[in-house]
Amino acid sequence: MLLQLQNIVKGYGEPNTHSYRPVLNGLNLEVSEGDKISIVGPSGSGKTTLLNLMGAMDTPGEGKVLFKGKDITSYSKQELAGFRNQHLGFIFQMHHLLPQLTLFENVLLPLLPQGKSISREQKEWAEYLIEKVGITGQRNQKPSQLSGGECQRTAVVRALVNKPELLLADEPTGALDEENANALTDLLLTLSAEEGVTLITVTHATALADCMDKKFQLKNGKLVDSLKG
Ligand SMILES: Nc1ncnc2c1ncn2[C@@H]1O[C@H](COP(=O)(O)OP(=O)(O)OP(=O)(O)O)[C@@H](O)[C@H]1O
Repeated sequence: MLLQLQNIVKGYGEPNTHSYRPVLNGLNLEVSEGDKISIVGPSGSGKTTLLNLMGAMDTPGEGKVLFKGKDITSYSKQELAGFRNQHLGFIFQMHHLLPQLTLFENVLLPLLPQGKSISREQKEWAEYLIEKVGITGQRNQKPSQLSGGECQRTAVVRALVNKPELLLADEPTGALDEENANALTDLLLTLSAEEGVTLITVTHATALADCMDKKFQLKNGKLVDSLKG
């Protein structure tokens, strides 16, 4: 099992006070290697909160998050940063590319915190992915000189550049028109299948959600199986 969420409780504000707002309430999820999972739910149901927990960017009030059987909720901040860097890739609705860097420099960013200089193999891998998603001609351009679809494809490459085992995507097609959204969906599915990456995506987009093997709905702080279609 790659990822297990066990009895997760998460809310915001001071527990047992007026200000406390429960969001996740005894949530469970088991993710096997190679799974492609979508999580849907209305605005405010807790999708981003859940993704932040799965991405080791936040900790639950109660419950455990196990990655390959290890409880990451007990990790220190520094350990969590190292864990994210080593095992996870992220794609967001807004691609968060750094405006002052070129496409190629943006793509290499996740490799920098590893303390060593970027190897030739790593650069070649980045070049390969850039070519694969069809943005080689734009590699020296800055984000302001790229289209929305090109920025999102850059974000996909950046998310895969450190060969993550788990790719977490938060509304990755949300800012794109239908044609670009479909192209990005195909790309995500192809690349994650080719690289054997487990994919979890949170989305309002039913087209994207329906392409996944498993579809869950976030309801009353828990995940329920959601039938396709
Ligand atoms: N840092 C925070 N402090 C207080 N409340 C928060 C915080 N983050 C989220 N919330 C609240 O928790 C609830 C769930 O938020 P979350 O962003 O996880 O929902 P979502 O399903 O991702 O929504 P959307 O689809 O609109 O992005 C919301 O009611 C939100 O107001």
